[in-house]
Amino acid sequence: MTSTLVTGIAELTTCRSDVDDHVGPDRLGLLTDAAVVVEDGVITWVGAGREAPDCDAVVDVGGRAVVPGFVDSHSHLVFAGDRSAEFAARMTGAAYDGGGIATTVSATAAAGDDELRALLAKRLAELRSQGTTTIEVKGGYGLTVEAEARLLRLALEVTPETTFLGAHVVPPAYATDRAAYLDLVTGPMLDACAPLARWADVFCEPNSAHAFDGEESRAVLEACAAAGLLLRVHGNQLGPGPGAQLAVELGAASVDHCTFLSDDDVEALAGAAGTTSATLLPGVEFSTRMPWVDARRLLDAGLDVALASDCNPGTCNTTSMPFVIALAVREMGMTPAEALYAATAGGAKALRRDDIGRVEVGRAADLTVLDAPSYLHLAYRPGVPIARAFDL
Ligand SMILES: N=CN[C@@H](CCC(=O)O)C(=O)O
Ligand SMILES: [Zn+2]
Repeated sequence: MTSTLVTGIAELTTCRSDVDDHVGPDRLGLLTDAAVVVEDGVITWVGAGREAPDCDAVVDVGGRAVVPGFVDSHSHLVFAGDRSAEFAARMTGAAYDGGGIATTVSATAAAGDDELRALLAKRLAELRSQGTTTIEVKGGYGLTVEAEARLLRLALEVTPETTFLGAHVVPPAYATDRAAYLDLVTGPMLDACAPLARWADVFCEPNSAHAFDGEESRAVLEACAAAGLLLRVHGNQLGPGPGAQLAVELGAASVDHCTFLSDDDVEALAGAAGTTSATLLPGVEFSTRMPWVDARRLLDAGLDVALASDCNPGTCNTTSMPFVIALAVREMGMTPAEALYAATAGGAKALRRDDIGRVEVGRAADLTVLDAPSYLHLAYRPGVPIARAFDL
């Protein structure tokens, strides 16, 4: 077994798991002048550089900061086509209602497997070059049995965190018979997709004619859970709705977006801390001109908060977690420490993964190096490509 010493770390963010400090300064578990030992992709030692053991190989990062690789727990990475005109229209006042998803469904259907693979590979290289080491990938741009299974097969080639999202929107052909589409999703589509997915998700949004109301969402989620899938929910994105409380009731790992949460929703999510995270997607607010989420309110109430990109062609076409962190700090009231924690350990929790998201002995050696002396630069130098996943 070859051991590699990563040394010269000016500041190491560990996100140590032994600190039960929800919003305080200790949460990041910062070490200065630190080193990490990696063997076979696993962290075997963390500590002060001067105390580091001898190793077979040495990598000196030259006084840079190192953080846990970002865990991006929400993306729609398998798609073809372009909706930049829809984005431009929103910047001059048009509202987002999910109707544009049909455009991406058509463009994706027209793309062959190799074309989708190439698009996926390009996006993966892009996100890794910005520090992301784990990505969740949803289907949802197929909406037929074969097409949803195809998207999940392609997603599974690049990540174990795949999510069945047949209930993304009701396809136009089923607009007058929504029940028939729900039968398809909870029947043959689920049968074909369950072996290809770890998770199931639904766009629970009574404020959109294209998405699913509370009862429809419940039917989908219950069928998926019965098929052995773990649950996550798109909820409370376009207005108040039942998504957050449904996620809590059904023990989902996360409700994502959370743009419009009532006090009751926040209370329910606070009571579900440890089980159901609130995943915030500030890039969506940026690209849709929806109101910024008050993350301070959620953190102070004791919620488990994660940050993710939601990379998709409609509401947020970015793979950049540093951009997401910068927005969360500037516009959502998170401290730089809280935002980094939410983008690493918070994302891992939202994916129910205890092997990633922190720099601790026994965890995967998913490290991200910053071309900067401190993690503070993630928000302090927005738009500057300082983060990259470390190849060890
Ligand atoms: N809201 C639902 N799904 C995506 C957007 C999909 C699209 O518009 O293409 C989201 O998370 O925002
Ligand atoms: Zn999404």
